[in-house]
Amino acid sequence: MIFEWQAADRTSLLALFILMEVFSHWLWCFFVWCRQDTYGAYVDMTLLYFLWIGVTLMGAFSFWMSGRFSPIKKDNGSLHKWQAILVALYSTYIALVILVMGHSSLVSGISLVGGAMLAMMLIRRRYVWRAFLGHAAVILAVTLIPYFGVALPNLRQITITSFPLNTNNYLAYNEMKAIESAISASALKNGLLSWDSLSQLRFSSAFFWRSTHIYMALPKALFIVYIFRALLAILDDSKKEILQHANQDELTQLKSRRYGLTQMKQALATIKDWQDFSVILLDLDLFKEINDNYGHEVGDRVLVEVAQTLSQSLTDETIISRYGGEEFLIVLTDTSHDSAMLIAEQLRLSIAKRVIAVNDNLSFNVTTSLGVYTLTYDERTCIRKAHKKSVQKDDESQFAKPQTFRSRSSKRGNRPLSTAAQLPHDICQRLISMADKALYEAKSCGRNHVVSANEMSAEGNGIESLYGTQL
Ligand SMILES: Nc1nc2c(ncn2[C@@H]2O[C@H](COP(=O)(O)OP(=O)(O)OP(=O)(O)O)[C@@H](O)[C@H]2O)c(=O)[nH]1
Repeated sequence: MIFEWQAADRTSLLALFILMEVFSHWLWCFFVWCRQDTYGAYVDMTLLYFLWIGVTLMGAFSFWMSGRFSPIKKDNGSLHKWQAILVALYSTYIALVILVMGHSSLVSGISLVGGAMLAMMLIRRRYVWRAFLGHAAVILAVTLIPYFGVALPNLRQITITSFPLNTNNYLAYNEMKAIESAISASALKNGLLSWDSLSQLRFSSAFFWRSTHIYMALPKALFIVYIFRALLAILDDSKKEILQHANQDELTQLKSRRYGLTQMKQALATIKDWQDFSVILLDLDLFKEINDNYGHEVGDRVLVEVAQTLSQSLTDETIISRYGGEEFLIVLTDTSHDSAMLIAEQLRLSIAKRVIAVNDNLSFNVTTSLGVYTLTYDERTCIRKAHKKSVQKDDESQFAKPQTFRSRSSKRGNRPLSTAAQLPHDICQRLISMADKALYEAKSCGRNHVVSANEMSAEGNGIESLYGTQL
């Protein structure tokens, strides 16, 4: 399955994630409210009610949002507006929750990085990037503002903590203030401090808030990583499928024209000096008549059967692609001209012999015409020399021009040279064009023939050499 959710579907999914997170906050508020007798000592209950109302409103809004995107799938302007609102609102909400619940580095880090990662995968990255920066700025502000004497609302009600301070125990500004007040209150009231009561309070409070932060952060982190992994797996599968679509011809299951040419280029780039390189262009004879007489479906069936014959007759190293409608390109790396002619003749016979049985009453044979061209080492040397000369000539004429008219792309570094170094970049097209000329000749002399472009060229029989002149 290709990953083709529309932007609206992905935004709905993000709204759903937000809804789930907000619901977990709602449950926390509910839990603390139910156990206020125990936790009332560590939580500012008045602020909790405000937080609870805010969480409920955000939950209702995300619920409404998750269903809102489907109807506006087609309206891009509206979709972008709502995406931006969702991201802005969520960032503000999370920043406020972190501020009010006490900003643990665990919660802040996971909200900041995990949320942004997930959102970037699901919706437009521009909004998320801005929200991420805004979010980071708010967290920075929340952390620093209390040091400038501004009191920010905080749910954490820490009445007292251990003394001397445990160095592993990070204390926020508010907590430091709470300790100071507690110490002075206790000192004023009792005249002395009890270490036991201090430790007890510290442990119970710290445990409650640590648990709260773990509850807020870890499930979210696991969930985000899991979804991220699932999305990456979907993307990998989609990529494979897209590549398969691009590289494979759907009807015949052979390589597509584009992929066949790419592989031909690569094969040519790695060819050894002593190896010959042959191409065969094969075309079905009078294929139009098959379509006209028996219909397109039968025509398709013929193409599939011819493709099967090719695959069965040739080795795995041979590059076989569907070059056009009823035309196939066969690239035989490291194959001499004689062998290529022999292979072409065998293919012609195999296809001609294959009976295409459409049904009990209809069966027939098809024939093919083939053009063969072999690029030998000698020819490659000539092509390289001729190409080098032409490049030098071009360079000289470029240098002869005034400097101001010389374009950047005419510099030697940008010249389109093939990977096979010194072969012209359109060498594959030239080889195919030679084979095509031989194929045309095969059609002209009555079809169901194999013709060699090399022989035609050697005889000076109507075609020029590969490089435009007789070699
Ligand atoms: N069924 C089917 N027909 C196709 C496909 N692709 C191309 N064709 C048909 O192939 C036919 C090619 O016809 P022509 O180019 O006239 O060639 P021809 O009839 O084979 O004649 P010659 O090549 O001269 O022997 C056209 O009728 C196209 O419609 C395909 O995928 N399926």
